[in-house]
Amino acid sequence: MSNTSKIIYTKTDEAPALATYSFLPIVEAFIKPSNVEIETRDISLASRILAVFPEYLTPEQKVLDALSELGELAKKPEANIIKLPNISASVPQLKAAIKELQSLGYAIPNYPENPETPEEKKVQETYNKIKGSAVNPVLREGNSDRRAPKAVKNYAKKNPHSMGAWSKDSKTHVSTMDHGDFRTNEKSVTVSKAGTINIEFVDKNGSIRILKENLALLEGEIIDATVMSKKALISFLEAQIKDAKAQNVLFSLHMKATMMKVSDPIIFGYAVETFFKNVFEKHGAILNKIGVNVKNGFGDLLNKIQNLPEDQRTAIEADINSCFEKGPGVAMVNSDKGITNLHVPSDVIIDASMPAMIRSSGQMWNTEGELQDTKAVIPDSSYASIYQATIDFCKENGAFDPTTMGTVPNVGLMAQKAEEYGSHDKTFEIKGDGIVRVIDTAGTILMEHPVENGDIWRMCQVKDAPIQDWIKLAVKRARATDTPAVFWLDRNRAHDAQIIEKVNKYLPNHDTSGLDIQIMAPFEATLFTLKRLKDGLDTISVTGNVLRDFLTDLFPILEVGTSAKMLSIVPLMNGGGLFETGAGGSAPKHVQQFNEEGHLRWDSLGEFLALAVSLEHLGEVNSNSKALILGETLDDATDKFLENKKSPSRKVGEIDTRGSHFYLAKYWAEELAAQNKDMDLKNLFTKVAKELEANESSINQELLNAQGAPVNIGGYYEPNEALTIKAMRPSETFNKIIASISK
Ligand SMILES: NC(=O)C1=CN([C@@H]2O[C@H](COP(=O)(O)OP(=O)(O)OC[C@H]3O[C@@H](n4cnc5c(N)ncnc54)[C@H](OP(=O)(O)O)[C@@H]3O)[C@@H](O)[C@H]2O)C=CC1
Ligand SMILES: O=C(O)CCC(=O)C(=O)O
Ligand SMILES: [Mg+2]
Repeated sequence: MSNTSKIIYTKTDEAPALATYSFLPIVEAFIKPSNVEIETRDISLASRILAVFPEYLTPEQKVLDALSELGELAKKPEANIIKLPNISASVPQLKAAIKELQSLGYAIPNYPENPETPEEKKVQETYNKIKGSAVNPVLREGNSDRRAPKAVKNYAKKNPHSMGAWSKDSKTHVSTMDHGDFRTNEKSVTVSKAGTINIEFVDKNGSIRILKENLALLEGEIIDATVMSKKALISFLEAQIKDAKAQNVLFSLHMKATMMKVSDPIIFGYAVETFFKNVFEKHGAILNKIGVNVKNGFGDLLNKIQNLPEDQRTAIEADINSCFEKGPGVAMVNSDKGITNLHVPSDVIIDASMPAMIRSSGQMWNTEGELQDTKAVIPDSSYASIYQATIDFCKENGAFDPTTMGTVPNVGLMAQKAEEYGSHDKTFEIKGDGIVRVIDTAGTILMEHPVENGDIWRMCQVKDAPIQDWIKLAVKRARATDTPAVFWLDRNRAHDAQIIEKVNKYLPNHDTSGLDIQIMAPFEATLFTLKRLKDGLDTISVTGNVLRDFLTDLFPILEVGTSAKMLSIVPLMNGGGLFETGAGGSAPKHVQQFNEEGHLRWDSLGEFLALAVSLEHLGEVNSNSKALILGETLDDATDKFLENKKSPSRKVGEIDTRGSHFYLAKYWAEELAAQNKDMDLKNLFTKVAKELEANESSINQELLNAQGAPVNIGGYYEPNEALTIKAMRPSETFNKIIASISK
C-alpha cells in the first residue's frame, strides 16, 4: 500500500476523546476494504505533557511528541489529518492534569507558579508551551473554510432548536473601552523586504532591555503592535462594575484566556482585583505571601486561603462577601456550586459564551440559577461591536428564526499563526515606565509606544502568502456557492488598513466577474449580514483569525443550535488536508454527566462530516475509488442520520453518543449496500447491513442498559484505557458485528 493512503485521527481530551473510543473501531472496520489505513496520534493534554518531560519518565512511560510530528506532516502534501477538539489548558487545568499524572506514577515536575531557580524557569517555560491554544496553531498550516452543510441547515429548518425570545426592553449590552485599549493604540506596517527585528523596552533613564531578539520577517509581512493601558483598563472596569450595579444587570466578563494565553489572563486578573478591590487592598500582603495569582482567577484565591489560620481566612471571607453584597450580581458558570464568571479564566470563553447568551434572550445565570439581563464586558474594542450590533438587532427584530434564516459561512485567515492568535511570544506585561519599540537591524524604528508599569504590549504578524491564499479561498467559495462575500475589515484600524491594501492588490489576480465582493468594517458588516440572514439570505464572512473564531460559533449557534455541526476544512497550503471536527470545543460538562449518569451527549456529527471530506480528499488525491465511495456513502448516511433524528439526547435513558454511532454505522452499511459502483463493497456491506438491522433492538437495549449509573473510567485527563473501552463499547452484539467486517 502506498504510504499516502493514510488518515491520521487525533486522540484528544474529554468528551471528544470518549466518543473516539466508540466511533473509531467502526471507522477502522468500514474503511479497511478500501486500503486506507487510519492511525491515531495522541495530542491530549496529558500526552503533550508527558512528551515534553522525557527526562522525568521511565523508559516505559515515555511517549512520542505526536504534536510536533503532526506539525511537520501538516506542511507536506500527503497530510490527511482529522483533528478533534482538544483542551486549550488554562493554568488551573494544567495543574489538575499534572496532579492526575503524578498520582498515576509519572514523576513530572509541578508547575512553578513563581519560578526562581534556573531549573524552575526552564520547567515553567516548557509548561508554557503546552498552555493555552498550543495545538491548533501548530496544525493550521492553511486557512479556514467553515460552513453548515446543506443537510444540517435543512434539518435545523425542519427541527428548529429552542431560541430564547428577545424583548425590546432588554437591558443586556456590551461594554468596551473607548481609549487606551488594543484597538485604539494599534500601529501597523507592511515590511518591504525580509529582515530581522528586535523588540526593546527603553526605560525612563534610557537603558534598554531586549524583550525579543532577532525575529525574522518575510517580505510583504504585515506586523502590528499595540498596548493595553493598565490604568485605562482598571478605570474602565471600575466604571462597569458600578454601572452594572446601577442598572441591576449581571456583571460578566468575556475573554479568550485560552487562545490569548498571555494577554487575556492578565486582563482577567485585573478584573478579579478590581471586583474584589477591598479584599486586595486590605489583605494584599497575606495574599501575596501565600502566592495568590489572580491570572488564574478568583478560584485561585479561594483555594489558597483554605490553608490560612482560621481567623485570617474568615476575615478575608467576610470582605469577599461584602464585595459580593455591595457589588453587582456576577454571572454564574454553575449557580448550584457557586462558581462565578470570575472563578476560572477558561470557564467563560468568548466565542461560545456570547452566542450562548444571545441565544438565551441575552441573559446569563444569576446566583439563584435564574436568567437575568447582563452587562457583557469585553475590554478591548477591536471586535466587541459585532456583539453589540447583534444584540441591537435582536432587540429590534426579536430572536432569529432557525426555520427561515439564511446562513453565514466563514473564510478565515489563520495559516502560519496569523494575527493575534500567534502573538504570545511577542506579548509582554511591562515592568516599569518607558517606551516599547520595534527596531530593525539598520536601527530604524518601525513602531513604538509609550508604556507604563503593568501595561500589556503585544505585536502580531501575518505573512503575505497566507493572505494571498485566503483571498483565493474567498473567491473560490463565493464562486462555488454564488454567494456575496464580505471582507470584515475596518479601514480606520491600522492593521486592517494594511490588509485592505493587500486585498485590493491581490483580488484582481482572480476572476471575480459576476461576484459580489465587498469590504466593510465589522460593525457595518454585522448589520449587513444580520439583515440578510433574517431575510433568509446567505453571506460569506471573510475575516481575520479572531473574527473567524467568533463568527464560527456565533452564526452556527444561532442557525443550527451548536457549532458541533459545522463542516470545518483547512485546505493546507502545501496541498494536504486538515479536517477539523465541528467548530466548538470539548464540552467539559459532558464528561461530568457521563461520570455521574453513564450518559454521554457528545454529538459526533462534526466527526462524521470531517471523515467524509477526508475520505473524499484521499480518494481524489490517490485515485482511490473505494475511498471516494466510502466518503459519498458516509455523507448520505449522515443525511439519513439527521432525518431520522439519531443525534444523542441530553437525557439519561435515551439515545446517547454510543447509540448515535450505532445508527451511523447502520445507515453507512445500508448506503454501501445500496450503491452499485463497487461490488466488493456492496456484497460485504449488504451482509453487515442485514445483521445490524436484525439486531437493532438488542443492540439498543445493550447500549441503554449501560446508562443510569455512575461510570468510573479511572481518570479525567488520562483515563484508563481498558475501563474506557469497556464503558464506550458496551454492546457485545454490536462489537461482534463490527469485528466480523474485517475478518
Ligand atoms: N478546536 C478546538 O480544539 C477547540 C477547543 N476548545 C476547548 O474546549 C473546551 C471548552 O470550551 P468552550 O468554549 O466551553 O466550548 P464548547 O464548544 O466545548 O462548549 C460550548 C457548548 O457547545 C455545545 N457543544 C459543543 N460541541 C458539542 C458537541 N459535539 N456535542 C454537543 N454539544 C456540543 C454545548 O452546548 P449546549 O449545551 O448549548 O448544547 C457546549 O456546552 C476548552 O478547553 C477550550 O479550550 C474550544 C473551542 C475549539
Ligand atoms: O484552539 C483553541 O483554543 C480554540 C480554537 C477555536 O475556538 C476555534 O478555532 O474556533
Ligand atoms: Mg472557536
